[in-house]
Amino acid sequence: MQEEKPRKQSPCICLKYCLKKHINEISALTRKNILIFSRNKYITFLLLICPLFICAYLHQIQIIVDQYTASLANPHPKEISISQIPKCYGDDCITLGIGLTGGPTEWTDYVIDHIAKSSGLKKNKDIKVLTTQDPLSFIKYIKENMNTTGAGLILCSNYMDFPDNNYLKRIHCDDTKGQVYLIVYNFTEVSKDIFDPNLPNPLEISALSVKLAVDSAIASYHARKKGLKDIFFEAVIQSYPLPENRFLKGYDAVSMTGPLYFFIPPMFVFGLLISEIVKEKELKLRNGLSVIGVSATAFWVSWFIVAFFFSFMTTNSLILSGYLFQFDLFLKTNYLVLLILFLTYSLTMMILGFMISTLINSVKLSYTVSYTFLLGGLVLQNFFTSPTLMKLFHFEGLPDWMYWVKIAFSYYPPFSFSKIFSDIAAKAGSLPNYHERKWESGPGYFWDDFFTERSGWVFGNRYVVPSSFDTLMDLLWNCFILIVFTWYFDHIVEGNRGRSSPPWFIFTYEYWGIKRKNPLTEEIELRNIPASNLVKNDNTEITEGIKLDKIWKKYPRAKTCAVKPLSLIIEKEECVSIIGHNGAGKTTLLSMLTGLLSPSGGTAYVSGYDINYELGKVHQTIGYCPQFNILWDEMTGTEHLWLFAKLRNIPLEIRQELVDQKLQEVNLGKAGNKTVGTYSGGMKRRLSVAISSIGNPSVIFMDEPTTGMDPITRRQVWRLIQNMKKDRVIILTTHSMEEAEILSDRIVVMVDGEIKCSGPSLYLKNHYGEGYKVELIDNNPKTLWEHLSLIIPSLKLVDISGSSLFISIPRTEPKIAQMFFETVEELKIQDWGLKNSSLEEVFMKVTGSLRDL
Ligand SMILES: Nc1ncnc2c1ncn2[C@@H]1O[C@H](COP(=O)(O)OP(=O)(O)OP(=O)(O)O)[C@@H](O)[C@H]1O
Repeated sequence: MQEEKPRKQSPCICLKYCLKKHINEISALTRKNILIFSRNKYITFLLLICPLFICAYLHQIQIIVDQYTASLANPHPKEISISQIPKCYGDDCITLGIGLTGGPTEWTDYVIDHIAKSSGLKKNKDIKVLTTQDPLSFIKYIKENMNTTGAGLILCSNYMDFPDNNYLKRIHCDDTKGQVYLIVYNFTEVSKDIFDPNLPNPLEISALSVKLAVDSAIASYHARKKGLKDIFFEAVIQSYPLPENRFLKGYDAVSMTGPLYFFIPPMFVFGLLISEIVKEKELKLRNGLSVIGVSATAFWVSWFIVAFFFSFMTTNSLILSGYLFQFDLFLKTNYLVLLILFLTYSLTMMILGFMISTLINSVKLSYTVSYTFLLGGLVLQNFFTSPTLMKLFHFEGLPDWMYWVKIAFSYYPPFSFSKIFSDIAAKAGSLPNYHERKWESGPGYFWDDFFTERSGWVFGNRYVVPSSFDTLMDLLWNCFILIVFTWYFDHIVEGNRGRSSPPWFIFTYEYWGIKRKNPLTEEIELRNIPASNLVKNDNTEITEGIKLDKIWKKYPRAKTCAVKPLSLIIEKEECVSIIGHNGAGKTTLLSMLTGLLSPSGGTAYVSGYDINYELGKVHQTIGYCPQFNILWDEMTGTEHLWLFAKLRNIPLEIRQELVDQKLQEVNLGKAGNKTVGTYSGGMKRRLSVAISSIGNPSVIFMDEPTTGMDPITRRQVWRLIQNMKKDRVIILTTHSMEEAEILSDRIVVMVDGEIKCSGPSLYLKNHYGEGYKVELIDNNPKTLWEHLSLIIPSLKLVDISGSSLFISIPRTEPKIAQMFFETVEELKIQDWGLKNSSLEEVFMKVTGSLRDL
């Protein structure tokens, strides 16, 4: 059913075939990726809704800043009377403490009385003389009696030191010439919010009212002396009207903090991508795809398409959210410019994600990497968000180290994103003008701005910021470099695409598909391989079966070879079982034949194609059921079969019929529409077997296909494998002797990487078994054995227990068997039974000399 590629074609047909194959693979894998994402509904929803949350958050910040700015304005300040000293409330609190330098005099007594009268204070309680010495003694009193005095007033009747040009000038007080006094008040900073933010500091009001009271008292004292009436001053203070805070008015939250928050949605796509791609690697799903010939190009392009789709959706969700919240920066910028900026940034992050995913093999590590990028990125974004810092990077005459830092940052996509964003913010948003100490709102960002440099002065230095177009080119260049790195690491890092290549792979013959004699093979030839390894030495080219040609494998850092040089021919329609103890090298051999591992030396031909040079063609002809299941938990059984049928190029008209047939064959008809995550281990195994036979491959490899199946299902799968044997080669590894015996035409026993024996089950039993086993039942088995061994000395005793006697008859001498049966007839033995050697016995014998099983 599968579309077979002719062996010899013109380049034109080949190109057409390759293109068709790639398009087919890309569309199948893209569908698979979309299915996986669509089944993770919550994550997908969060991804699309995240920009809306971010815009709502920025909108809220803007509202808070605007409200705060407005609250600072006070167009009609209150009038506050300072005619009375505000009373100090609290036990033992003195409203006005008096210090008299040199003791009381006539005028000081008058002033104290007048203040008490004008402010309604009780003498010796609210207004009280505290010291009568120099001013320092008053200050000492205040220090020692904290929070007990509202304000202090030192009246000079002796002398006082006053500051004069940084020196203290001593003034000798003479009340006939004028009065000298000093107001002492609490200057502790008081948060205005505690009281009324629009009122002057209440402690300053207290000092002013003391001053007015003292002045009023002194004026009254002098008026009294001239025979005039008492004088009481009245005064009111009022602050200037306060405008809205000049430095906050016009603050644009989007322009100032946009790069910090808009950096997040692409980071989500980035993290999600890394974890999904690495998951496919960790679960060996990607390996499974490579084995059936899915190209790395199709793999990456399919992920690119899905990631592009999500990036496009999140980008549009972000722009629409910006419009919804009426952000100036969005409204005054061309939609296409915004789309180009956000999408290019998102795509660069996506390709960075691709590159990182080629370097790591565990999902746990992928989470750590994503979080590190997000958190580390947020810290860096705090710097890159500052438009001033972005200008600093473009100062003329930048020191060398700054220049190199800028170059290094230009390879970090969020840096270029922040730069273009600040370009847009400068034109379409509002940015601070530090010279004029105000915010400047731009006219809008137009296409011309995209290609125009910006220049200006900051801190006396000239800056020239390159155009947004230039920075966009930097981002695209970044993309290109990341793609090259992704391609390179995908080749050389183990676990990415099955076989890894050496770092210099581009200079190897294999990379360019040039065939040459492998020097390692030559080396092995020179070492004279033991004849036992050459199971069937046939030099004829086979085009339909498999030919192992001295193939061997040694893992790096391993002491011995996992597979020692093997030569073997498996012909068309042959089913071969490879049995061997754990670690015998079965999986390693299958991995080499399927292209998941490269041989250390030698080669093998699968359907006539050399696995070293024509792996692509090998993959076209094989089916594989590995030890691990190539299954995605999020997809149903039907979707899996559909996917592999499409990858195998099964025509659409018969695809559904084939899928249904395969489901029936492995007894999964009812579970076909359930996601594989809900399947049992046996169900997954059956699905894997069904998948391996899709597309009519001429060779099928099965690594322990019936592991984890119950006896009934196992027999069903055996029937399925029996049916599959027609017209194709099947190689299976198994630990079940029964399975090997039932299914295979030939059994190969592997021990420590070597083929110890090979042949049909009967041949092995005859050749390696101990001969026929006879169980004789007699009342006296011991005597019977003595009698028999006397007549036929070549008989071997296996066991005597109770009334049964076990004897082995060598198969090499048919006459002995005949003699034995004649003797048994003569002796009239009660009962007896005959059986052949078992495969298990052969296995034990072949491997038992080497290890305890
Ligand atoms: N990636 C690896 N690196 C190093 N050594 C390995 C690696 N994979 C397998 N080996 C070693 O190679 C040898 C053959 O292993 P392999 O998995 O091929 O055996 P197997 O016959 O398939 O075993 P099982 O029946 O348990 O699946 C073992 O000694 C194993 O420890």
